[in-house]
Amino acid sequence: MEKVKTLVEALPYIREFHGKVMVIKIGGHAMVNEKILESAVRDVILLYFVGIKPIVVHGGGPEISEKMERLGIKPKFVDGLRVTDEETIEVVQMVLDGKINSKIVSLFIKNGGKAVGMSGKDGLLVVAKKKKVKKKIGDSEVELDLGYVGETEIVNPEILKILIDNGFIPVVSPVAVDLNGNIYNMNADTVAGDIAAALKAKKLIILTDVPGILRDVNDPNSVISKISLKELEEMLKKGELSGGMIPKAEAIIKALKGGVERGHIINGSVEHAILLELFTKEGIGTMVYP
Ligand SMILES: Nc1ncnc2c1ncn2[C@@H]1O[C@H](COP(=O)(O)OP(=O)(O)O)[C@@H](O)[C@H]1O
Ligand SMILES: CC(=O)N[C@@H](CCC(=O)OP(=O)(O)O)C(=O)O
Repeated sequence: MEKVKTLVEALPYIREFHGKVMVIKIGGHAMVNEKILESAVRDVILLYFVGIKPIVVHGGGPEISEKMERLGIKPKFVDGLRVTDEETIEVVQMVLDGKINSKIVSLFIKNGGKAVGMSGKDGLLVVAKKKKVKKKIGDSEVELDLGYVGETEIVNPEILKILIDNGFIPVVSPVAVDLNGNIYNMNADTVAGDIAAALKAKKLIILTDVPGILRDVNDPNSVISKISLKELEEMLKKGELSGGMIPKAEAIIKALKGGVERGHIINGSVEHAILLELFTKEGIGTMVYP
């Protein structure tokens, strides 16, 4: 009975979302095991079959670190961004494009979804420039060199439009390029937010390993189910978000300012997390509204 109720509840949402673009970011922590990843892939396929146009952007930070350690390279981060030297950018491409992107595309195909794997390089989707990071040390501000870490210069969404308008599901890795052909490692939340803004998507949905934005990071029951853009900006300013939650909040803020209607942060390890968030009144994670 409960299931029937949920289905009936879903109908108005299905109507509202028909034909709309949604960008779904699957984080490295939300794909720790294949079953969880496959469940997210199935949810995305269901969105596709009810007429939504999904675009997947994936991360894979934990797998990059694991591979680096196996190769004897110690991962280093500054403000959640991986310091990426020449050796590291090779590992990043190997893991993100060679392994994870390919894995996600095969899971789509196995479950009946017409996915196309690509990176931010393809079709000049994400043109990047070297990211400048300034840090206060004592009284002075120093510029840090993170190597091949990029920030978005411009997003050219044409390639994505061609794919989604012809019935394909794009699966994008956060590897970008500059006009000299240099390759950059980008934060996947940032790439998802910038793509969502470029397409003025209906929603940006970020799957991670916590139930949403938590009032108290140590209390999984303190999830904030709805928050305004302004309140989120204040939380960020006050330092109430840390680590990997910072780029997520920043990506949602930028996306909403760029015309995206809603941002969502949800726990990717809950079965059918995407469907529960989109097609039920209460949702399960955090929804950010303008
Ligand atoms: N206020 C907060 N609410 C929820 N998570 C937070 C908060 N502040 C910091 N975090 C941290 O952000 C992490 C999610 O980011 P991250 O580990 O980078 O995930 P992903 O691999 O999915 O991108 C959480 O595991 C949590 O430790
Ligand atoms: C510059 C930078 O830090 N890039 C990230 C790219 C992967 C990513 O963002 O993965 P998650 O979404 O799983 O965190 C990295 O190297 O880990």
